[in-house]
Amino acid sequence: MVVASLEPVGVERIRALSVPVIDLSWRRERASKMIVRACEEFGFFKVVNHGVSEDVVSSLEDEAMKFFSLSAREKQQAGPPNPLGYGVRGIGFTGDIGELEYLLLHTNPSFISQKAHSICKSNPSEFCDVVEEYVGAMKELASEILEMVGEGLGLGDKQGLSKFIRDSENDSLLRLNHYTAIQEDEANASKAGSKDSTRNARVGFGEHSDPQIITVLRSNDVPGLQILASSPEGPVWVPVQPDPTAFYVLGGDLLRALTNGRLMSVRHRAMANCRRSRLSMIYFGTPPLHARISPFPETVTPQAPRRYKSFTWAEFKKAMYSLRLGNNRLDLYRLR
Ligand SMILES: C=C1C[C@]23C[C@@]1(O)CC[C@H]2[C@@]12CC[C@H](O)[C@@](C)(C(=O)O1)[C@H]2[C@@H]3C(=O)O
Ligand SMILES: O=C(O)CCC(=O)C(=O)O
Ligand SMILES: [Fe+2]
Repeated sequence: MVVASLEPVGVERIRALSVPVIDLSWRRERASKMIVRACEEFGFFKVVNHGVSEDVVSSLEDEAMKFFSLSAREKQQAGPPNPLGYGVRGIGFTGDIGELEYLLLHTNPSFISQKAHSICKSNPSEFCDVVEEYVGAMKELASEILEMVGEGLGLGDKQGLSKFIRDSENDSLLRLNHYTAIQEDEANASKAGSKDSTRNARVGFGEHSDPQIITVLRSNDVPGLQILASSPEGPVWVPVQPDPTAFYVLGGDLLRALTNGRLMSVRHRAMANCRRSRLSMIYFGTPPLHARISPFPETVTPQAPRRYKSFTWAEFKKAMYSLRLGNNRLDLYRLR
């Protein structure tokens, strides 16, 4: 189980741990069971043989790098983040700072086509096509995984989870994070400063859980992502080996609430210590604003009594923007 309530300070030990790998070419029943097991234990797993075309991925990576290579003045035209748009260092509205720049986009085609004019002046319609293709592939992959979760949990309505993000009014997001390479002298100074390399490490995106139902993350081959996992000696940060051919799936707070706490929302962070720049492309599968989040009846039993009040995504989203990145938002809805 991933420990979610610990303060980020004091959790600096780094551990190697084998991350669960789900091969989507396995027999469906087996894959569904393994997905549920990974979500219960870690709220995190890697997906291979996912069927997403390399072209779709590399086209978005190219567009992202084209954008991040523009001058600061050109990039600022797609900002400031409100919270959508281009941002540098500032995350959210409550003072969180990260060592990164990013583009946060709604996946709604009309938002993308409007924003494309400030992101890719030379060819906005190509940018729209590339983003829409990637988002379409992520929506398909995330929905398929959620259907398998529904099957693995034995829900009466197997599409009960996936239909939230298949809904035409879904509030899903796409985030492109760019962590610039650290300079040679910075790297050497940090190495010389301490025997414990994690102490001086530069945090790119601080510890948090994702608020949505499901996150699908892909990065280039530069390390940085870490998940917080429990161990007999307490919580440990586990570095995730980058694999540009795979996707990493993270359970979000809504998945946790919908399953009455049975499936985890994994706490994670991204470090920015590399001599090469890191690019991550992240899809957040999100329900419509009006969607009501209550636990599936199958997950509430005398042994597992109800843990959270019900709420709408709109209410949760409003609360989350009033909180810091690292706060535990679900605590607001916990039944005592
Ligand atoms: C500080 C914040 C940034 C964030 C909204 C929040 O108030 C708390 C959650 C943050 C997060 C983490 C996951 C995603 O990157 C994100 C887009 C999201 O939905 O919740 C960010 C928010 C953001 O950067 O706007
Ligand atoms: O960039 C990454 O690898 C992780 C960032 C992240 O967790 C997020 O944007 O929510
Ligand atoms: Fe995240």
